[in-house]
Amino acid sequence: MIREVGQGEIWDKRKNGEVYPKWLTVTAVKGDDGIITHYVGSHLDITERKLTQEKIQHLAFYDHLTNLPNRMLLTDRLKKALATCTRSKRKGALLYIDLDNFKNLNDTLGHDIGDQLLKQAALRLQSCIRESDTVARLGGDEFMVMLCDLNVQTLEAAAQAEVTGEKILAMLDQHYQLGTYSHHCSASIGITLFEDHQQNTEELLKQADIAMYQAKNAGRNTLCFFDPKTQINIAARVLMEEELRTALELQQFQLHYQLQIDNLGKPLGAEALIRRHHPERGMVSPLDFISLAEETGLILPIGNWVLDTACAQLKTWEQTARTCDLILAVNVSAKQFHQTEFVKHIKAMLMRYAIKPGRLKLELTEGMLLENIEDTIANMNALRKVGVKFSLDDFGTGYSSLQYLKRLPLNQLKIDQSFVRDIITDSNDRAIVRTIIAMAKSMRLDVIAEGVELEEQQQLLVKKGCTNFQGYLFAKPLPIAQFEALLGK
Ligand SMILES: Nc1nc2c(ncn2[C@@H]2O[C@H](COP(=O)(O)O[C@H]3[C@@H](O)[C@H](n4cnc5c(=O)[nH]c(N)nc54)O[C@@H]3COP(=O)(O)O)[C@@H](O)[C@H]2O)c(=O)[nH]1
Repeated sequence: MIREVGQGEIWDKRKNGEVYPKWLTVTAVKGDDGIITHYVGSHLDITERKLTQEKIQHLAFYDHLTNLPNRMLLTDRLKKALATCTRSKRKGALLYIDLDNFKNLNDTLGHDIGDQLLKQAALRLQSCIRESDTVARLGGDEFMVMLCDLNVQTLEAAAQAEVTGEKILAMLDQHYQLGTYSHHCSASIGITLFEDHQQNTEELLKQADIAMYQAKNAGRNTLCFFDPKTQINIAARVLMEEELRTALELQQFQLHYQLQIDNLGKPLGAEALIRRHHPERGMVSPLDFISLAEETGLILPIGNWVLDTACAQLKTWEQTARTCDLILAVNVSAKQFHQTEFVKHIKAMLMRYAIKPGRLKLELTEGMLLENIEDTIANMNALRKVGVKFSLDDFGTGYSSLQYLKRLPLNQLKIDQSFVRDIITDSNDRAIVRTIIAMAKSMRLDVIAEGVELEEQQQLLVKKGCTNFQGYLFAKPLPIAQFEALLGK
């Protein structure tokens, strides 16, 4: 009778002296009387199995490019460091490191060169820390350094983390030899301190990440400490962004129409101005959501909705004698205008609603036009060719180069309301308005003044040669029914 009595891993020595692992299984052999007569041990060389296991382990916990610990191993070490901090009362720090403009290198010289830089950066990071600290690669050009055993006092610990951060910045900011290329690449670092096991590892990584973005915003090649106020602001922004998405889904946006007239009071058209109808807060001004929509990219679907609604409105107006000549001005944001498909999109919209392109006027601002001037001119020319009009909004508030301005196929300059507001009392504003009107005339462009609230303002503008007007003096932006009722008067 044979019965296994035990098994396990043991170390043995080969004849050549090499120590190796083996799996030993011991089996008891009994005689007919049931008494163990002897034991049999079988051995299996598990060197290969152990190596494979180690390889799998390494793949799971180390980054294959730089051989640094990966996020998983870092998180594990962070948990242990938090437990140690709790006992020792000492602080630790996480330094989130992101290489500045690394994407440009990858895009221009290729991924192989990018990989070389990452490997060199990894070595430089390792040279900046002690053996008890950790450098990990989180992915892409993002690294994390975990400093342990810092001072008990928060300020002292922060100063220690800052010294290491500065050392890392200086080390990374030196030139890299990448094959035949010599490259320069700085970094941005976000730092957060940790002190006990109550803190959540994911939360700490997020804090360091937030601080790193602060460092990027502060101009790169710098470090920032995590500031809880930033986190609150970010949380508020995320909430607002979600709200904007909801507004789109639930179709809470509306267009209001503000009358534009000539100097005889004849309606020329309107400017379409977006509003959000919030179920609890009522009408929300675009000032409260347009810049967030621009930052988050939500301006693209919102802008499409505006254009679609404006074109549908123009179609309706085309069918009535009283409104068929009205021109509708639509605000276009920089992101929208610089989309590769913008021209195609506008043309498709004009086709879909079968409207006369000359009834659509796109309001662009100075800043966005100068962003990529050659593409801008090409896009504007393509749309001008089919008849779409262009008005330069907020004119005079930017830094337009007249050199560029004369190359833009514009139809109209819009005098910004900041110059109209004090035109009666401020001689500088009067001089600016006079110059804008003279410029428009010499470039054979229409000129419209916005923000006209008083008759005296209009009279002065007329005297200076302004021909078109928009402002509360004539009408506030109105929902479509009220706007059409106004036209009927
Ligand atoms: N990308 C997009 N931007 C848009 C869109 N709709 C609006 N906007 C931009 O939001 C800003 C604020 O717009 P709004 O609150 O509607 O203010 C406009 C007018 O109501 C206001 N106005 C008009 N007349 C007067 C006046 O006599 N006095 C006074 N104090 N304000 C007046 O001016 C704003 C007109 O803005 P402008 O576009 O510069 O002509 C504003 O920047 C809008 O552009 C959108 O659909 N897309």
